[in-house]
This record gives sequence, C-alpha cells and structure tokens, in this order.
Amino acid sequence: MSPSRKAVLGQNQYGKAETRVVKVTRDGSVHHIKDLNVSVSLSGDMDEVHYSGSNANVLPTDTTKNTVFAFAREHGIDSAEQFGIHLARHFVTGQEAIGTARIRIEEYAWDRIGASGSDSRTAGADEINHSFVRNGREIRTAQITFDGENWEILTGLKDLTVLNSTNSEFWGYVKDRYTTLPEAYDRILATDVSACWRHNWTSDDERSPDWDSSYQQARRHILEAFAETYSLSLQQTLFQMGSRVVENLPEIDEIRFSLPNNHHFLVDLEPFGLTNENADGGVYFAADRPYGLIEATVLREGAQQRIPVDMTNL
Ligand SMILES: O=c1[nH]c(=O)c2[nH]c(=O)[nH]c2[nH]1
Repeated sequence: MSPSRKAVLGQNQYGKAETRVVKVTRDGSVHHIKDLNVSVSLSGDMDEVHYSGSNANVLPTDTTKNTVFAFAREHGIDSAEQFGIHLARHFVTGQEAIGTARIRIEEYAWDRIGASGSDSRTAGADEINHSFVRNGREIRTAQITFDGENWEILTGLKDLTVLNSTNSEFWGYVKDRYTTLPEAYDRILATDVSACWRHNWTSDDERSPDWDSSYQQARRHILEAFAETYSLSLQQTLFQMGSRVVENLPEIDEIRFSLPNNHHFLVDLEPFGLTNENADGGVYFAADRPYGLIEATVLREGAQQRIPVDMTNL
C-alpha cells in the first residue's frame, strides 16, 4: 500500500513563554521580593485552530500572561510550586478545551543589601529593608503539569557552581591506544550542578510539602554530599548527592543530575624554572570546553523513572 499523502496534526501545545513577574510584598517597611520567569503551555482540543483557523477553543496566550500577573496580585506568590499548581488548576478546570497545563517557572533569588538575608526590623534601618542585590547563586526551577486528574511536580536548580580543591581522585580507568590522561590522586573536582527532582505529591495528599523548605533541604543535601564525599569519580559523587536526597526526603521519589566536569589543569611552569603541584597549592588553567558531562537519575527503590533524559528545557 502506498503511503497516504494526507498530513495530520500531531502533538501540539501553546502558551506564553517567559512572563517575568516580580511581586513585592510589604510587611511594614520590610519588603519581600519574589522574582519569577513563568512559561505557560496548554494542550487539549486544539485541532480546529490548526486545521481551519477557528479560534473557538483558543484562550489567547495574552490572557495566560495576564493571568500570571493577576494571580500574583490576587493570591500572592508563596512558592514557585504553589503558584504553578494554582495556575495549572485554573487553566484545566476553567476551560473545557484545555486538557493539560504545564507551567514552567524559574525563580531568581534576591538578598537584602547589608543584612545578609535577614529580615532586619530595627528602627532607622529602612534603607536595607527594601534594597536587594540579585543573588548570583543558582536558578531554582519548577515544572507543574496537571491533566485534570494527575499532577507532576518537578523541582530543580541549575548553575549551582561548586568546587572541591582536594579529596578527588581519578584512576584505574580503561586505557586504549588513544588514552593520554594521567591518573590523578589529588585533583580539583568542580561542576555546575543541574538537578531536577520529582515529588510524589498528589493534590489529594494531606501532606502537602512546604515547597520552600523541601527545596532548601534538597539543596543542602546536594551540597553536603558534594563536600563530604571523598570522590573517586564524578559519577560516584553524583550518586551520593542523589541518594542523600532520596533517603532523607520522603516526598522525593526521583532526582536527575547533569554535571559538567569543569576540568582544572595544572599549568606547566617548568619553562620558568618553577614547580607546580597539587600537593603544595597548584596553579591551574580552568578550561571551559570541552568538558566531561556526567548525567544520571537516582531513584527511590521501586519508583518509576519519569524525569526526561534531556533536562535542558526544564
Ligand atoms: O570523574 C570523572 N569521570 C570520568 O568518567 C572521567 N573521564 C575523564 O577523562 N575524567 C573523568 N573524571
């Protein structure tokens, strides 16, 4: 049979990407900031708009953007996850044609200038209660998906840059005719952690996590595992980071990491008559590319693996 010449519509989704919403909350003279980048993606009964151009089922992307701003004003932003859950529920339950809503959120952190993040309320300290500096640390991410029945809450972070100046080795690896890498018994281990973890929360669940505290705990376990693991490979460190999160946080069933191995090479200083060794505090060339890229998922035993292999768009 010859193949059909007829084209049909496949998977489709639409929405407004990257609505930048900043919510200021005033608690007297002490202000709080939530700074989010929200992307809404809707799907459902959208064949007609593609086939005939009928917009009868189309909630404009402009409206989804307005909803983000209105919800921030009406309901505030408690956490990225809570805000995303609220939006996803609104689109799916409010519009017949929309079956699934996926909300992606990046959150940028701000610190108080001069108060190292504390809520200073002392008289005369007004100027530091509303002055913030963008925190150069990681970006927090959240993706909330709701199909009218099931929820999937993915939380994560990216660009969490960490470095161990010792307690890292790499040796005993396979060697073939192209291998030139010298074995390392004391090297720098550095990476920019990208991680994404899946909560086992469903909306019927009484134990709704405190999303912010859960995030902070996951972040802490990742950092502590990095610092405390005597590493024989970045792969081993990755598994330690993931297993600490899964074993300490019952609300998380799965975590995936993408870890570039940010290589630091000892500079050859022999031409200048200088030695250069790790053991007595070396001088390194921090290479930006190429880099090793170590990626893996760590799961609670018996849990399903659902986080996509490629997390670049999460
Ligand atoms: O921790 C590491 N894992 C590797 O797989 C690898 N490969 C490599 O060249 N250096 C390293 N380091």
